[in-house]
Amino acid sequence: MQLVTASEMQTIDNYTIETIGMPQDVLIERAALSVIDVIGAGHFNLDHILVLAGLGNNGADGVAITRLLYAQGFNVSLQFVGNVSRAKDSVQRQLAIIEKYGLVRAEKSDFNEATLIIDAIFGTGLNNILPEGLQKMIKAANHIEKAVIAVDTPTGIDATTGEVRGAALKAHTTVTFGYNKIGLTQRVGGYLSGNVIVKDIGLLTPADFLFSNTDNKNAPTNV
Ligand SMILES: NC(=O)C1=CN([C@@H]2O[C@H](COP(=O)(O)OP(=O)(O)OC[C@H]3O[C@@H](n4cnc5c(N)ncnc54)[C@H](O)[C@@H]3O)[C@@H](O)[C@H]2O)[C@@H](O)CC1
Ligand SMILES: [K+]
Repeated sequence: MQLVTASEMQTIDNYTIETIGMPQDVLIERAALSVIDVIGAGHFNLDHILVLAGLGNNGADGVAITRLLYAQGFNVSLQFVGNVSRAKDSVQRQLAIIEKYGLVRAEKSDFNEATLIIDAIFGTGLNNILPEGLQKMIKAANHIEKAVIAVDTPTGIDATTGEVRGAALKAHTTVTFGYNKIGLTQRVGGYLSGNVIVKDIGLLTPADFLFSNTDNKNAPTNV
């Protein structure tokens, strides 16, 4: 299986959006739908799903997942980590949509009440140690051992190296998009990612793309 670094994944995302012309929101919707597939296919307790969302595109995936679950009648709460007024445009667009669905964001959530947590805080954009408050929150969540599905990468895991950036939210399952990330196959990153499922969301890789990890030269170019 072809593995990628975070920056290779970002290059492929950008190529698909800017050169191929695939709208970013289509990729976000497909990413969200692929997580819904995994939620539906697993044996998770879906009584109360808590989606934790960050301010970047990983958070936008989380808001879209929340909408899709809500539309199917699930008891789902959406809680942001960080100040929403600083969220990327992709998140703002998703928020404008869910408002029209009548979905209200939670200000504070009790992790104990959740039966399943969806981690959409940080993905391949993670580039630093997590803020202290978030590290504390993650350690508390790990302590109560809830089932967690990570969107693309478990928050706090460096997708390239598998290092823990201060703290990482341990996942039961990680749904990762396009290609698996090198960091999710390393010792610590692999353990904290749980069962990793790679989903095709329609990303296109340039034919002459040079992967840094060349273990599999027969990788498909359309993922
Ligand atoms: N590029 C795209 O358009 C797509 C991205 N997708 C999703 O978007 C994710 C990547 O999105 P982004 O590049 O927006 O990044 P993230 O959503 O992972 O992170 C958001 C932003 O947080 C900031 N940040 C990084 N580390 C931080 C730290 N330790 N403390 C505080 N702030 C920090 C960075 O500015 C980063 O851009 C993927 O993992 C995937 O889930 C998918 O929806 C497919 C389409
Ligand atoms: K995540």
